[in-house]
Amino acid sequence: MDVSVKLEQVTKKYGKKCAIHSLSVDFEKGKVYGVLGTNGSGKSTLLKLITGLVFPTTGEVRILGENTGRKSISNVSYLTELDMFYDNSSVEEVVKFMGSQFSDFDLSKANLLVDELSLDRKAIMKQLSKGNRGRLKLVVTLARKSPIILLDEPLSGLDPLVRESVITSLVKYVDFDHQTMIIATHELDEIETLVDEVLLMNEGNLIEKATVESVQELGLSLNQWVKQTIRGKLA
Ligand SMILES: Nc1ncnc2c1ncn2[C@@H]1O[C@H](COP(=O)(O)OP(=O)(O)OP(=O)(O)O)[C@@H](O)[C@H]1O
Repeated sequence: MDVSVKLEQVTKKYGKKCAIHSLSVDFEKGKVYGVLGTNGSGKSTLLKLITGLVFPTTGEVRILGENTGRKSISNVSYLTELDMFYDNSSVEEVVKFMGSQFSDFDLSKANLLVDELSLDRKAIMKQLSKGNRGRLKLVVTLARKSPIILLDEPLSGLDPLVRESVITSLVKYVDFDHQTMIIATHELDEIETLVDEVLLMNEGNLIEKATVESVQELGLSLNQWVKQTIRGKLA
Protein backbone atom coordinates (compact mmCIF):
# COMPACT_ATOMS: atom_id res chain seq x y z
CA MET A 1 0.00 0.00 0.00
CA ASP A 2 1.45 3.35 -1.12
CA VAL A 3 0.25 6.00 1.34
CA SER A 4 0.27 9.65 0.16
CA VAL A 5 -1.32 11.26 3.20
CA LYS A 6 -1.36 9.89 6.71
CA LEU A 7 -3.06 11.42 9.74
CA GLU A 8 -2.10 10.01 13.10
CA GLN A 9 -4.32 10.78 16.10
CA VAL A 10 -4.96 14.28 14.81
CA THR A 11 -7.03 16.62 16.96
CA LYS A 12 -7.73 20.17 15.83
CA LYS A 13 -9.23 22.70 18.19
CA TYR A 14 -10.21 26.26 17.35
CA GLY A 15 -10.14 27.77 20.83
CA LYS A 16 -12.43 25.49 22.81
CA LYS A 17 -14.20 24.13 19.73
CA CYS A 18 -12.93 20.68 18.74
CA ALA A 19 -13.30 20.52 14.94
CA ILE A 20 -11.43 17.23 14.48
CA HIS A 21 -11.22 14.62 17.19
CA SER A 22 -8.34 12.14 17.32
CA LEU A 23 -8.46 11.24 13.64
CA SER A 24 -6.23 8.52 12.22
CA VAL A 25 -6.61 7.77 8.53
CA ASP A 26 -4.52 6.89 5.46
CA PHE A 27 -5.08 8.11 1.89
CA GLU A 28 -3.51 5.89 -0.75
CA LYS A 29 -1.78 7.02 -3.93
CA GLY A 30 -3.94 6.89 -7.05
CA LYS A 31 -7.27 6.82 -5.27
CA VAL A 32 -10.14 9.30 -5.13
CA TYR A 33 -11.68 9.93 -1.72
CA GLY A 34 -14.95 11.65 -0.87
CA VAL A 35 -15.15 13.37 2.52
CA LEU A 36 -18.82 13.52 3.44
CA GLY A 37 -20.79 14.75 6.42
CA THR A 38 -23.22 17.30 7.75
CA ASN A 39 -22.45 21.04 8.02
CA GLY A 40 -19.73 21.71 10.56
CA SER A 41 -18.63 18.05 10.75
CA GLY A 42 -14.98 18.94 10.07
CA LYS A 43 -14.58 18.30 6.31
CA SER A 44 -12.93 21.63 5.44
CA THR A 45 -10.77 21.46 8.55
CA LEU A 46 -9.50 18.04 7.46
CA LEU A 47 -8.50 19.45 4.06
CA LYS A 48 -6.88 22.51 5.66
CA LEU A 49 -4.85 20.23 7.94
CA ILE A 50 -3.51 18.41 4.88
CA THR A 51 -2.64 21.67 3.09
CA GLY A 52 -0.88 23.04 6.17
CA LEU A 53 -3.26 26.01 6.34
CA VAL A 54 -4.07 24.94 9.88
CA PHE A 55 -1.91 22.84 12.18
CA PRO A 56 -2.93 19.93 14.39
CA THR A 57 -3.43 20.80 18.05
CA THR A 58 -2.09 17.31 18.73
CA GLY A 59 -1.10 14.46 16.43
CA GLU A 60 0.73 14.32 13.11
CA VAL A 61 0.02 14.87 9.44
CA ARG A 62 2.41 13.07 7.07
CA ILE A 63 2.59 13.93 3.39
CA LEU A 64 4.52 11.41 1.29
CA GLY A 65 6.04 10.06 4.49
CA GLU A 66 7.19 13.41 5.86
CA ASN A 67 5.79 14.93 9.03
CA THR A 68 4.55 18.34 7.90
CA GLY A 69 4.95 19.86 11.38
CA ARG A 70 4.46 23.60 10.88
CA LYS A 71 6.03 23.79 7.44
CA SER A 72 4.20 25.18 4.43
CA ILE A 73 3.27 22.43 2.01
CA SER A 74 4.20 22.84 -1.64
CA ASN A 75 3.13 19.50 -3.05
CA VAL A 76 -0.61 19.86 -2.45
CA SER A 77 -2.93 21.52 -4.96
CA TYR A 78 -5.94 22.90 -3.15
CA LEU A 79 -9.25 24.25 -4.37
CA THR A 80 -10.64 26.31 -1.53
CA GLU A 81 -14.20 27.41 -0.85
CA LEU A 82 -12.92 30.98 -1.10
CA ASP A 83 -12.57 33.00 -4.26
CA MET A 84 -9.01 34.26 -4.64
CA PHE A 85 -8.88 36.08 -7.98
CA TYR A 86 -8.22 39.77 -8.63
CA ASP A 87 -11.36 41.47 -9.96
CA ASN A 88 -9.67 43.07 -12.98
CA SER A 89 -7.71 40.05 -14.23
CA SER A 90 -8.81 38.10 -17.28
CA VAL A 91 -9.06 34.32 -17.36
CA GLU A 92 -5.79 34.07 -19.34
CA GLU A 93 -4.02 36.44 -16.93
CA VAL A 94 -5.11 34.34 -13.96
CA VAL A 95 -3.86 31.18 -15.66
CA LYS A 96 -0.54 32.85 -16.51
CA PHE A 97 -0.15 34.20 -12.99
CA MET A 98 -0.80 30.79 -11.42
CA GLY A 99 1.71 29.29 -13.86
CA SER A 100 4.32 31.71 -12.54
CA GLN A 101 3.59 30.77 -8.91
CA PHE A 102 3.92 27.00 -9.07
CA SER A 103 6.81 25.09 -10.61
CA ASP A 104 4.53 22.07 -11.13
CA PHE A 105 1.93 24.08 -13.09
CA ASP A 106 1.26 22.62 -16.56
CA LEU A 107 0.27 25.51 -18.81
CA SER A 108 -0.82 23.34 -21.73
CA LYS A 109 -3.07 21.28 -19.44
CA ALA A 110 -4.54 24.53 -18.08
CA ASN A 111 -5.31 25.70 -21.62
CA LEU A 112 -6.98 22.41 -22.47
CA LEU A 113 -9.09 22.69 -19.32
CA VAL A 114 -10.08 26.27 -20.14
CA ASP A 115 -11.50 24.98 -23.44
CA GLU A 116 -13.02 21.86 -21.94
CA LEU A 117 -14.88 23.89 -19.33
CA SER A 118 -15.94 26.46 -21.95
CA LEU A 119 -14.27 29.47 -20.35
CA ASP A 120 -13.69 32.65 -22.35
CA ARG A 121 -9.95 33.52 -22.10
CA LYS A 122 -10.64 37.25 -22.35
CA ALA A 123 -13.41 37.36 -19.73
CA ILE A 124 -12.66 39.56 -16.70
CA MET A 125 -13.08 38.16 -13.20
CA LYS A 126 -15.56 40.73 -11.94
CA GLN A 127 -17.81 39.96 -14.92
CA LEU A 128 -17.67 36.18 -14.48
CA SER A 129 -20.61 34.37 -12.94
CA LYS A 130 -20.04 32.41 -9.72
CA GLY A 131 -20.21 29.20 -11.76
CA ASN A 132 -17.53 30.38 -14.17
CA ARG A 133 -15.27 31.46 -11.33
CA GLY A 134 -15.79 27.99 -9.89
CA ARG A 135 -14.70 26.46 -13.19
CA LEU A 136 -11.59 28.62 -13.27
CA LYS A 137 -10.67 27.57 -9.72
CA LEU A 138 -10.89 24.02 -10.93
CA VAL A 139 -8.70 24.74 -13.98
CA VAL A 140 -5.88 26.18 -11.90
CA THR A 141 -6.11 23.42 -9.29
CA LEU A 142 -6.11 20.54 -11.77
CA ALA A 143 -3.36 22.06 -13.94
CA ARG A 144 -0.80 21.36 -11.25
CA LYS A 145 1.11 18.06 -11.29
CA SER A 146 1.01 17.86 -7.49
CA PRO A 147 0.83 14.38 -6.01
CA ILE A 148 -2.12 15.45 -3.86
CA ILE A 149 -5.19 17.32 -5.06
CA LEU A 150 -7.72 18.58 -2.53
CA LEU A 151 -11.07 19.93 -3.65
CA ASP A 152 -13.36 21.67 -1.17
CA GLU A 153 -16.90 21.76 -2.59
CA PRO A 154 -15.77 21.81 -6.25
CA LEU A 155 -19.35 21.52 -7.55
CA SER A 156 -21.00 24.20 -5.46
CA GLY A 157 -22.69 26.90 -7.51
CA LEU A 158 -22.44 24.88 -10.74
CA ASP A 159 -25.50 23.88 -12.74
CA PRO A 160 -26.15 20.17 -13.44
CA LEU A 161 -24.69 20.23 -16.97
CA VAL A 162 -21.49 21.91 -15.84
CA ARG A 163 -21.24 19.47 -12.95
CA GLU A 164 -21.21 16.67 -15.48
CA SER A 165 -18.40 18.28 -17.50
CA VAL A 166 -16.44 18.93 -14.31
CA ILE A 167 -16.65 15.25 -13.34
CA THR A 168 -15.55 14.31 -16.87
CA SER A 169 -12.57 16.69 -16.58
CA LEU A 170 -11.63 15.25 -13.20
CA VAL A 171 -11.47 11.77 -14.66
CA LYS A 172 -9.66 12.92 -17.80
CA TYR A 173 -7.09 15.31 -16.39
CA VAL A 174 -6.09 13.73 -13.12
CA ASP A 175 -3.13 11.35 -13.40
CA PHE A 176 -4.20 8.48 -11.21
CA ASP A 177 -0.80 6.77 -11.52
CA HIS A 178 0.70 9.59 -9.47
CA GLN A 179 -2.04 11.71 -7.94
CA THR A 180 -4.37 11.24 -5.00
CA MET A 181 -7.56 13.25 -4.89
CA ILE A 182 -9.62 14.13 -1.82
CA ILE A 183 -12.97 15.85 -2.34
CA ALA A 184 -15.07 17.37 0.45
CA THR A 185 -18.63 17.64 -0.79
CA HIS A 186 -22.35 17.52 -0.16
CA GLU A 187 -23.03 16.52 -3.81
CA LEU A 188 -23.27 12.80 -3.25
CA ASP A 189 -25.09 11.75 -6.44
CA GLU A 190 -22.56 13.52 -8.66
CA ILE A 191 -19.43 12.05 -7.10
CA GLU A 192 -20.67 8.50 -6.81
CA THR A 193 -19.13 7.46 -10.14
CA LEU A 194 -15.87 9.25 -9.40
CA VAL A 195 -14.77 8.25 -5.91
CA ASP A 196 -13.21 4.99 -4.75
CA GLU A 197 -13.72 5.46 -1.03
CA VAL A 198 -15.80 7.66 1.22
CA LEU A 199 -15.15 8.99 4.71
CA LEU A 200 -18.16 10.02 6.72
CA MET A 201 -17.57 12.74 9.31
CA ASN A 202 -19.88 13.74 12.14
CA GLU A 203 -19.08 16.39 14.75
CA GLY A 204 -15.34 16.08 14.19
CA ASN A 205 -15.30 12.28 14.28
CA LEU A 206 -14.73 9.86 11.44
CA ILE A 207 -17.75 7.64 11.92
CA GLU A 208 -17.34 5.39 8.87
CA LYS A 209 -14.96 4.71 5.98
CA ALA A 210 -16.09 2.52 3.12
CA THR A 211 -15.39 1.72 -0.51
CA VAL A 212 -18.10 2.88 -2.91
CA GLU A 213 -18.20 -0.70 -4.18
CA SER A 214 -19.16 -1.97 -0.73
CA VAL A 215 -21.90 0.68 -0.47
CA GLN A 216 -23.26 -0.36 -3.87
CA GLU A 217 -23.16 -4.02 -2.84
CA LEU A 218 -25.56 -3.09 -0.04
CA GLY A 219 -27.93 -1.88 -2.76
CA LEU A 220 -27.64 1.70 -1.47
CA SER A 221 -26.86 5.01 -3.15
CA LEU A 222 -24.25 7.15 -1.38
CA ASN A 223 -27.07 9.43 -0.28
CA GLN A 224 -28.99 6.56 1.32
CA TRP A 225 -25.82 5.15 2.89
CA VAL A 226 -24.91 8.50 4.48
CA LYS A 227 -28.40 8.99 5.94
CA GLN A 228 -28.61 5.40 7.16
CA THR A 229 -25.12 5.43 8.70
CA ILE A 230 -25.58 8.74 10.49
CA ARG A 231 -28.97 7.64 11.83
CA GLY A 232 -27.52 4.29 12.95
CA LYS A 233 -24.55 5.89 14.72
CA LEU A 234 -26.68 8.49 16.47
CA ALA A 235 -29.43 6.06 17.53
N1 LIG B 1 -11.54 29.40 12.10
C1 LIG B 1 -12.42 28.84 12.92
N2 LIG B 1 -12.61 29.31 14.18
C2 LIG B 1 -13.49 28.73 15.00
N3 LIG B 1 -14.25 27.66 14.69
C3 LIG B 1 -14.11 27.16 13.45
C4 LIG B 1 -13.20 27.72 12.50
N4 LIG B 1 -13.29 27.01 11.36
C5 LIG B 1 -14.20 26.04 11.58
N5 LIG B 1 -14.69 26.13 12.84
C6 LIG B 1 -15.67 25.24 13.45
O1 LIG B 1 -15.18 23.91 13.35
C7 LIG B 1 -16.22 23.00 13.02
C8 LIG B 1 -15.87 22.27 11.72
O2 LIG B 1 -15.90 23.24 10.66
P1 LIG B 1 -15.59 22.84 9.15
O3 LIG B 1 -15.64 24.10 8.36
O4 LIG B 1 -14.38 22.02 9.10
O5 LIG B 1 -16.86 21.92 8.81
P2 LIG B 1 -17.41 21.43 7.40
O6 LIG B 1 -17.78 19.99 7.58
O7 LIG B 1 -16.46 21.75 6.31
O8 LIG B 1 -18.74 22.30 7.26
P3 LIG B 1 -19.57 22.75 5.94
O9 LIG B 1 -20.17 21.50 5.37
O10 LIG B 1 -20.62 23.66 6.51
O11 LIG B 1 -18.62 23.45 5.02
C9 LIG B 1 -17.50 23.83 12.94
O12 LIG B 1 -18.16 23.75 14.19
C10 LIG B 1 -16.99 25.24 12.69
O13 LIG B 1 -17.88 26.20 13.22
